[in-house]
Amino acid sequence: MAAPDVSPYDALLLVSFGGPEGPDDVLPFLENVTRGRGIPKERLEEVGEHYHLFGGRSPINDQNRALLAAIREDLAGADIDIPVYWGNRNWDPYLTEALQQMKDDGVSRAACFLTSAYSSYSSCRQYREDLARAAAEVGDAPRLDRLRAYFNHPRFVEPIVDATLAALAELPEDVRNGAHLVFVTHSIPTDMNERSGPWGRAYLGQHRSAATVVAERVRQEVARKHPSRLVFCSRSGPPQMPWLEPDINEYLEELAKDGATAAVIVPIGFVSDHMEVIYDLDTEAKATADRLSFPITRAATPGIDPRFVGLPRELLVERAATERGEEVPRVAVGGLMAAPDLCAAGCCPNPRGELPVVGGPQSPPRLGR
Ligand SMILES: CC1=C(CCC(=O)O)c2cc3nc(cc4[nH]c(cc5[nH]c(cc1n2)c(C)c5CCC(=O)O)c(CCC(=O)O)c4C)C(CCC(=O)O)=C3C
Ligand SMILES: [Fe+2]
Repeated sequence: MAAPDVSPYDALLLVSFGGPEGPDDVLPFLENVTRGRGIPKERLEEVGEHYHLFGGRSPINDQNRALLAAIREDLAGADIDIPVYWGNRNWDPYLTEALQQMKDDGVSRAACFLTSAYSSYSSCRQYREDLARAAAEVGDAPRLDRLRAYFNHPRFVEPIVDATLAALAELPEDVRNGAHLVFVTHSIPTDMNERSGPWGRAYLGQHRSAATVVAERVRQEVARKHPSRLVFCSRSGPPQMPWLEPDINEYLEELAKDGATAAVIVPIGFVSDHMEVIYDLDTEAKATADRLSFPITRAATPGIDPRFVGLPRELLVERAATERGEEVPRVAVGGLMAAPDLCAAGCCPNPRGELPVVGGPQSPPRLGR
């Protein structure tokens, strides 16, 4: 078979959050993340402690190194000969370094794959702003296109289905049949959810859709319906500001009190086992469950599952064909359509005011006075 055509692209850029790699990195990393965000100092100190519990090192960069290597192998296996770069928003290697390298290498147009599957300011537009800022800093940077949000792509969903089945199987047999599926994602301020996506509430809607698909696929596989619900972790910000609830720890209390036998925690909001997963879920929520003598297991994140590793390739090939003016199927599972290639102007707005972005138009100037 002929190699898939990826023109007009001559590079792929893996875009991630970044994380500290040693104790001295923790504070500067947290300062990068929270600059101008109004996060209380106590919260920062507390989050710093989470990192210090793990030697000041987040697993996220190593996971991205593994993903990067796997993507390169996957592309080579498909005879697609383009370089793959990696840049982070908040830690080394920064987006600016990646873009500078791409510019030096003569890249003209790159497709950007984000390690974030859903729409909201924090999970989408902020990445687009940071890409635009890095490109402006580098100057004459390659043209950047952002690959579509993939919360409903089977290459994201299917690994989660298998991971959920595996985590169910890990539960003791006598509690397995009554187990609840507890889908977890990063909490965000309720206002941010209200204004996410072109019509609002996309963050919640997309998570509900993905969770429904996974729960339904699990039901097919085990021929039994496990009750399920979407809950949240990693709340920050001032206490008087409303964020999405319930928190996973409160929900585990509720489940145990209501006589559920066990739960499988499914971190549907995350693509790899980074700090939110290993601290907020595997450490904190696990301690809550242990205190309640409530059995839980945790489903793996997509990580470097070969299906997920092939996702950037599939989105790149799809987008390249679209850019060449060809009709291509836009694969999606569940009740929502495939996300658009370009975000609408004004979708997932920055609460502190609009900044330049890649991957979609700026808001039009206001009419009238
Ligand atoms: C939706 C969402 C995702 C999922 C989508 C995606 O993956 O992007 C995500 C991922 C991540 N968040 C991460 C780390 C942090 N997020 C923070 C703060 C915040 N996150 C928010 C939202 C999200 N965050 C929000 C609304 C805030 C409040 C401040 C603000 O409005 O910006 C803070 C500050 C301290 C605190 O407040 O907790 C830290 C340290 C890491 C790295 C982990 C590692 O090091 O392994 C990752 C992957
Ligand atoms: Fe975060």
